[in-house]
Amino acid sequence: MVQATIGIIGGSGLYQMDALKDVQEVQLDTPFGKPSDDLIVGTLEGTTVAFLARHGRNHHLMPTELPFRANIHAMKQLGVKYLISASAVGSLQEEAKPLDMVIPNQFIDRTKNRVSTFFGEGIVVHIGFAEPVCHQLAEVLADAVASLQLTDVTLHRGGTYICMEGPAFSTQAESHLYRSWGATVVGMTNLPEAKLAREAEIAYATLALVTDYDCWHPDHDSVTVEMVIGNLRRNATNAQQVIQETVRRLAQNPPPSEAHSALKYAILTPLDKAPEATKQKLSIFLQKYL
Ligand SMILES: CSC[C@H]1O[C@H](OP(=O)(O)O)[C@H](O)[C@@H]1O
Ligand SMILES: Nc1ncnc2[nH]cnc12
Repeated sequence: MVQATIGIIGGSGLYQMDALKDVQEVQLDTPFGKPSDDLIVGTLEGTTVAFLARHGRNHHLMPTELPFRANIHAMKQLGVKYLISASAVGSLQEEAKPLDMVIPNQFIDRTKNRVSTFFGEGIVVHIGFAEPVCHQLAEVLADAVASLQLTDVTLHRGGTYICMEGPAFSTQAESHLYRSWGATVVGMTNLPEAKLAREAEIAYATLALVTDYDCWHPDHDSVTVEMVIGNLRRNATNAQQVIQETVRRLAQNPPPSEAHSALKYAILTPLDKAPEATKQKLSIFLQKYL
């Protein structure tokens, strides 16, 4: 099977990478069902990368319906070691204005209906998630943003991403609550993805693209899709440039990441006592520990 060290998951507005060359569509199946769409493998800056549209290329999957486990498993099958997520977010802070980019370093989980582990069925794993983002990958991403000097875009290094269930946007009370927690941005997708990537020993970082001020802001007391879509388009153009530059830097100098050995001290069940069927199902993650 074709292999790619760098994976990209494109969120709302980013359904393809225009600069990809020698593209092939790869249909993958996983023990957790099919991914959101075919994976698009191609070369970017001379490096093979794998791209997946998180909601499908026609945006037909809502956040609760996303096959997060299949998506990460598919990336693992392709050999991905660094995963860049591009995501639309609402801003919870005045200084993070629409079109700005935030590279979060923390998450808060406000989801209710997501499965965010590969394990169970006889194998217990407690992954370390105190630092949910790969610091080194986030640095490469942030440095790539800074180097491009994009018009009207301020880069915010670090910040907390609240992951809510959706699909409705927040109430004003919720939005104020998140602000009182010191959170920076709100979205609906990145926390389960980050957890599963960590279990899969894939370094993960998010390029959060601000589309709106959520509904706490005195001048923007409601979020509408119309408002979000206008900024999505400009964000997507910027995101393509940032990802391309990030891939160039990563290919030149792939950083070490603690994520790459995250399972080492996380598996509680002795694997020689674990059910064969589960070991088979999860072999892509467990093979190096068997
Ligand atoms: C288009 S507004 C709400 C929608 O956008 C974000 O998606 P993604 O993270 O995939 O870019 C947000 O999480 C919601 O799913
Ligand atoms: N205000 C918002 N809340 C949740 N997800 C979002 N994605 C983009 N804007 C958002």
